[in-house]
Amino acid sequence: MTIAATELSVVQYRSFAEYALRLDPHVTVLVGRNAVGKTNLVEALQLLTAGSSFRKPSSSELLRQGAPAGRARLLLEGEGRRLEMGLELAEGKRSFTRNGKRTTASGVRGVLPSVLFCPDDLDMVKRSASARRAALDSFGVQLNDQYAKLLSTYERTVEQRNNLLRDCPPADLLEVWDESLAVTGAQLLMHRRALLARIRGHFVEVYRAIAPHETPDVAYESTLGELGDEREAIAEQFRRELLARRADELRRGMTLVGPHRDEIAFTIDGRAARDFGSQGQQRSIVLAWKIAEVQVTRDILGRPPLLLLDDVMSELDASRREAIMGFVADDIQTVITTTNLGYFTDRVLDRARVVHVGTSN
Ligand SMILES: Nc1ncnc2c1ncn2[C@@H]1O[C@H](COP(=O)(O)OP(=O)(O)OP(=O)(O)O)[C@@H](O)[C@H]1O
Repeated sequence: MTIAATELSVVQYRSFAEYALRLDPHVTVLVGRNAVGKTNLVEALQLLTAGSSFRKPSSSELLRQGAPAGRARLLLEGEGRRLEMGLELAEGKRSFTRNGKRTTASGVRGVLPSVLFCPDDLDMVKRSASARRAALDSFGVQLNDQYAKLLSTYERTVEQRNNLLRDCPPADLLEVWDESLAVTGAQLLMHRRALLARIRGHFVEVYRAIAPHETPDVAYESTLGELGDEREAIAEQFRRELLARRADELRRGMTLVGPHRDEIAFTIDGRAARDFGSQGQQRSIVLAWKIAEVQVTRDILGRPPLLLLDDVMSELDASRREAIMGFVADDIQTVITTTNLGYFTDRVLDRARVVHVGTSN
């Protein structure tokens, strides 16, 4: 059996004093009224598979109010392996564990990546470019440790270079930072473009299955202009752009070009979805993107990720609900939260493990 999440347990975590949840290898539906803690459980699943969560919680937010210490643990089983990923919360700090040994976020992610789809994602198309970059990066980080390292080095370099720009630095010092920005940035761009190219094929196919008469696309638009194919050529382009903007950057005290300012642009029939897409089209884009993430995980790792659908059923119309449930095939382990089982067909409910959160499970 492919690796799957089998049991989540939490102690003094968020709204729970203690809670344990057995997960179905296929579909688990967490049903319960508002504020009963369903998203808290999804957040724990995401933290223990991706090493980070969409809510970007601090340790004190994760710890149950008033408790001195807490934890969350997730058992992963399959392919002859049994791994326990853990999150310990105490004294304002959090730390990850893997089979009881202390590790970092990178130690828990990657074994079973997760794809989360939640209401916050639904306006990804019309939000600022940083939301779309974050969508691509948070996915890439789970699939490739090198991507994670490059991203964090690049972000640190931008921050430090920005501090320097505000200090009227000597030209030779700035050149050192430009060089490291150009080299790391070019590597990051190679990773981003390769990942987006993988996503794009699936994205277009899934979107067209939802809306056969529309032609969607997604493209990477770099602030460096049209990018070359070679890493060194991109680094050279980056150096040139930095030089050209130096006066402007010194005046404004910030790095104005590079992957941290790039755009991931969606189009439908050649028109920018951000400006011209209807709300329904924008939602189809996000749905297709999420399903594409599942497919790309399968392409790269040879097995699907854990799919987390948090409260999206109520946000989607019947045809999009059908599209997503039709896609949740037998081999995709899925956890879905809802306040209302009426959104699911009998066919889905007959095969799912339904857990009533807020009552005994
Ligand atoms: N650190 C914490 N300590 C105690 N309670 C907390 C903590 N963090 C969050 N909560 C509580 O958890 C509840 C929210 O849980 P959650 O967002 O998981 O609900 P939900 O079941 O997903 O609801 P909805 O259906 O409305 O999305 C709130 O009542 C909030 O006060």
